Amino acid sequence: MTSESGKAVEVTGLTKVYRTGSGTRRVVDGLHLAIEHGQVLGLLGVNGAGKTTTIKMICGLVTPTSGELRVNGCDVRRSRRRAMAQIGAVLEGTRNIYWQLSAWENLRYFARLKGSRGTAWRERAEHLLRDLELWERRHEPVTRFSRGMQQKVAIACALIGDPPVILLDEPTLGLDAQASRTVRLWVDRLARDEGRTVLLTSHQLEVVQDLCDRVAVIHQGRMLIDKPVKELLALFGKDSYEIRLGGHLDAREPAWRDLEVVARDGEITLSGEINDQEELHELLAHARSRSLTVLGINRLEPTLEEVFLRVVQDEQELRR
Ligand SMILES: Nc1ncnc2c1ncn2[C@@H]1O[C@H](COP(=O)(O)OP(=O)(O)OP(=O)(O)O)[C@@H](O)[C@H]1O
Repeated sequence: MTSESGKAVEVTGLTKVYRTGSGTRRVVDGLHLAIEHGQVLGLLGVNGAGKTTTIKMICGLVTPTSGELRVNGCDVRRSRRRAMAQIGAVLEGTRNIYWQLSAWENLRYFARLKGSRGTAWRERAEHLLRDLELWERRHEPVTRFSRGMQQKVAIACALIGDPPVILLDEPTLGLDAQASRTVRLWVDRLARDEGRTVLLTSHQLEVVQDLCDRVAVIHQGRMLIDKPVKELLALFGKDSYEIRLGGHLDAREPAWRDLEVVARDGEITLSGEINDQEELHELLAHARSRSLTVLGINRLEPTLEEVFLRVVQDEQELRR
């Protein structure tokens, strides 16, 4: 099912103000966000930025102070049940599943909760459990499962109703490398092969860089930047290079500008920022004049982590 506007998730002017002992706290502040069908969006922000509150509002667990929320065209505030049927969510720090129940019983419970009648859910439950390598242990209480296995059950429960939109708050937190990889492969498949829309938060930025088409960074409840990952990396791409040279350095050689120099086994690696092509050509000419052979030149891409830190630091400096 697709919405008239063609968006899977639409958030307009979303605001949440909590009452605290001493007054009020505005934790989400006029947020706008639109996610296309089949897109994987990473919602980033430092601790307390308002990510979980935003996700909880989208899945109807926290009532917004103001603003509009639509999931697949359904108004979350006015048609809550219909909107909820569009969403599968795994929330961080919350018991998403019942620990005394088995994986199978959890899936049956959530299937019923999502409105599945009869036995149609069974086939899907079996498929999910087999896929997540939990089938053999489906009748054990999940309290006996490892953290990673419990997370997999939570994800299976979020998917049992076959929702087109999936919200994942820190899906790989606390998982070992293998479980994290399984969850990542799954999220990738849900979007690429099954056309589902995924909104996820994570402090593990390599996970975000790996999975997301787009990234939205929020700070103190406000949107700082919302761009496709590639554009974001290019926008903040410094002209950093790694140049490999063959030969030996002369001990009297003055410093190579501000570049880092590592010399080992007859190979020299220079790395750092080079402002423009002219500077790069000068440097290469200089190397050749010292009888050094140019073995390779790589332009270094910034990581999402570097870009994220820069966006947040720039904002903090502006507010000072
Ligand atoms: N029920 C509440 N009453 C008052 N303040 C709250 C409540 N729930 C959350 N907050 C505050 O809202 C702010 C945003 O919290 P939220 O959990 O949304 O942040 P987050 O970006 O998900 O952070 P983290 O990365 O640490 O999980 C925090 O300052 C938090 O203390």
